[in-house]
Parts: sequence; C-alpha cells; structure tokens
Amino acid sequence: MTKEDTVKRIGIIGVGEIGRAIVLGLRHGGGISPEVFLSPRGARTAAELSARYEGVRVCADNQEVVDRSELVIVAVRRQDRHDALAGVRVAGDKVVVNVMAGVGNDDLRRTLATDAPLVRAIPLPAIRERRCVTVVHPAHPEVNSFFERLGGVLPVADEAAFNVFSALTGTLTAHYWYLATITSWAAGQGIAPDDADRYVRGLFQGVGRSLSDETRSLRQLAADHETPNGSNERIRTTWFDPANSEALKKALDDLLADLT
Ligand SMILES: NC(=O)C1=CN([C@@H]2O[C@H](COP(=O)(O)OP(=O)(O)OC[C@H]3O[C@@H](n4cnc5c(N)ncnc54)[C@H](OP(=O)(O)O)[C@@H]3O)[C@@H](O)[C@H]2O)C=CC1
Repeated sequence: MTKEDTVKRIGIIGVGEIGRAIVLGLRHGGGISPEVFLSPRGARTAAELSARYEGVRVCADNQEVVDRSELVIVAVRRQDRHDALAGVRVAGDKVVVNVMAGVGNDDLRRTLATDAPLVRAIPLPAIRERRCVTVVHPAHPEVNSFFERLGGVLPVADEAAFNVFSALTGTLTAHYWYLATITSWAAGQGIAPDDADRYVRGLFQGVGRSLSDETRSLRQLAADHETPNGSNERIRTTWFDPANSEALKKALDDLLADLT
C-alpha cells in the first residue's frame, strides 16, 4: 500500500447495520484512522458513533457527506437509493463504493450521473473486527487498500463473478437456521432447550475454528470428521443427498439470476 492510496476522509450514506460495522472496523484496535462523515440517517446509530469516536461526525445532509469525503460508501437499502442519492452531486475526483446488494454500477451511475469511479463491494458484519475479506469490482487502489486494512480484499474480474460471491453471502442465515432446526429437534426429544442450544453452539464453534485451517480442503475437512459407515456419513448421505444438493444449487441459480 502506498501513502497515496490511504484515504483520509470517508463518507457513509446510510448508517445502519453495515455502515456501523464499517465505522467500528475503522476504529478497531486504535491507531491512525480516517475521519468519518455520516449521513443524518439512521440518526440513532450516527449519533451513537459520533459520540463514541473522535473524528466521526454527522453531516446535515447527504450532499455534505459527499463534499467532505474522498471516498463515499453508499450503504442504504436498494429501494432507498433514489431517495438518498437523487440530486446529490459527486465530483469526478471522488471514489464511490457501492455496497448495495443487487445494484449494479450502471444503475448507480444513472442515479448519480457522475464520472467518478464506482466500485462495488461486499463487506460483511465481521468487518467490525477487521475479520472480513471484502470482494470488490473493479479493483481500485484506494478502495483495495481501504478494505485490505479492514481484513482483506478480493478483487474480481467482472460483475458476473461479483454476483456469484454476492449469491454466496445469501446462504448465511440458512446456516443459522440449520443450527436452530437441529437444536429444536433435540428439544423435541426431551432435552432442555438451553442444554441443546449450548451444546450445538459448542459443536459448531469447533467447525468455525477448523475452517481457519486452510491447509485442508473443505471436502478433506468433511472426510477427516467422518468415520466410514458412522453417524456423520449417515446424515450427510441420507439428508444431504444428491436431491438436496441439487435443490440448494437451484436456489443459488435462481438467486444469481435475480442478482444479475
Ligand atoms: N447488513 C449486512 O450484513 C450487509 C448489507 N449490505 C447492503 O448494505 C445496505 C444496507 O444494509 P443494512 O445496513 O443491513 O440496512 P439497514 O436498514 O440496517 O441500514 C440502512 C440505513 O439506510 C438509512 N437510510 C434510508 N434512507 C436514507 C436516505 N435517504 N439517506 C441516508 N440514509 C438513509 C436508514 O436510515 P433510517 O434508520 O433513518 O431509516 C438505515 O440506517 C443494503 O443495500 C444491503 O444490501 C451489504 C453487505 C452486508
């Protein structure tokens, strides 16, 4: 990273879940951090962040956020983008980071009518602890180094590839739901719900830790946890059978088609 690639003033339009996570990530661990300019909405989170951190300010309107920043992150919901951005002028020397799922850069350029570089990005909530690898497109030196310091950056070649990663992020809550389902199954067998909950969390925290071992492929990790003809193999092959795998891939295909 060169000194020139380090932005000193960041703007965030839309201070909700992900906007907040980005600010926490920027301030995580102390050290030198850019100034942050927040949109007046969501007011409660913006007020909380500006009270908590030096150098984080709430602006009067979205135009002021853009005017004060070198790099502007658009983090409103897709359906709010026109309200948030119509009439906002973005000079060509700014960089705009678009984190809205399902909103392509062509769409955003029509709304903003600007020549400024537009970069799509998929930050995840773990960015608040700088533990998120953020997919971006197209690669841009300032945006790359911004996300690099927040846990890592993965630039991809085109929007088609970007959308595949975006579809992958749509599988997260199904994973939690899977855990909730097996927990309630155990409770249905007469186990105290708190005990079932505690046990399932412990079981899958171990899975989370083993994922950080990148020397073993995902299939290898599965094989290493499985005894031939044992219980894990049984559930994998009877429940996660080819029809179930196909149903999952079909759901992802459909999601990808909608994102494209
Ligand atoms: N949550 C996540 O993990 C991720 C979300 N994203 C994307 O980020 C975007 C935001 O998601 P998320 O943070 O979950 O949503 P939230 O609803 O938590 O936050 C959206 C924020 O946008 C604000 N907002 C609405 N209208 C305007 C406006 N006109 N001007 C400025 N701000 C406005 C809302 O303010 P108010 O409270 O006042 O209504 C709210 O604070 C989405 O497009 C989503 O696809 C991307 C990656 C991950």
